[in-house]
Amino acid sequence: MTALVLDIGNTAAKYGCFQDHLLVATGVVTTPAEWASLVLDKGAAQALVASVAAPADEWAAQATMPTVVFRPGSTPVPLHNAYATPQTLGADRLAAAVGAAYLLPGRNVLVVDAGTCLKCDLVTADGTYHGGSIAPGLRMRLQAMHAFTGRLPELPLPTGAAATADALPLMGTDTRSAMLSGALNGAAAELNGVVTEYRTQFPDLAVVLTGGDAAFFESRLKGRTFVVPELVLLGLHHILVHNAA
Ligand SMILES: Nc1ncnc2c1ncn2[C@@H]1O[C@H](COP(=O)(O)OP(=O)(O)O)[C@@H](O)[C@H]1O
Ligand SMILES: CC(C)(COP(=O)(O)O)[C@@H](O)C(=O)NCCC(=O)O
Ligand SMILES: [K+]
Repeated sequence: MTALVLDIGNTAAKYGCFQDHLLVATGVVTTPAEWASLVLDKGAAQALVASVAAPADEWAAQATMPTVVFRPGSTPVPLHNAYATPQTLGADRLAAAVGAAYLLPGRNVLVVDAGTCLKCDLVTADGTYHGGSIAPGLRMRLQAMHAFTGRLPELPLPTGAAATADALPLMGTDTRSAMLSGALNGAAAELNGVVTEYRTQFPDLAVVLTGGDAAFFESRLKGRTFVVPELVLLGLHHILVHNAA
């Protein structure tokens, strides 16, 4: 049995294709029509759409399959959600928490999701999602400095060799390297600070890293970190199974 889940973020819409509960393919789609043909091509029997950007209903309506639209606060999830405003909670944050609780049952887990925004989200061993933090993501930091100043250039997010620690010295010696150090080394320092605070409160804490910029933080986060690029997709699939049952 094939099931498809879609995670529409503020930068990219990522899908996961599950065959008999195993993730067999992932990818990106750009339009509702592309999603609809994917559902058709894969012969999906079940589909779920979650969004923190484009209206999920419009994407779901394109598909020929009956599609679950995941709405935090309304859609049942296999976690207790203690967020004070569950209706305004990002679907990707709750899905990542569900994925973390599934991968590490009975553990206190901090999810670090490095996407458009940098999110930290806490799930405790008793299966409760509590909340966390939302901060500007890497590309957003660079774009914001350009947008809100007169003299700072618009810098693309470095990738590959240009994103290694060696290529990003702590002390920038020109405008570009100073901005990159502030935006990127600063983000790493910030996340390390946040993770350290959580580890102090929960000494047995497991830390799971995901999101489009997970590779950047993988080598920079101190302490043991599980890297699970498909965490949100795994969580969305669990939510789909939970609601189909
Ligand atoms: N080629 C790229 N295009 C856009 N963003 C990229 C690219 N490579 C890395 N990124 C980073 O990935 C982030 C998006 O990650 P992702 O987890 O897909 O975000 P979201 O779920 O918010 O859509 C961007 O903010 C950016 O920092
Ligand atoms: C915090 C977010 C903007 C993150 O979006 P993303 O970086 O995944 O594109 C999204 O989860 C969202 O819109 N949340 C709503 C507010 C909340 O979670 O409380
Ligand atoms: K996301």
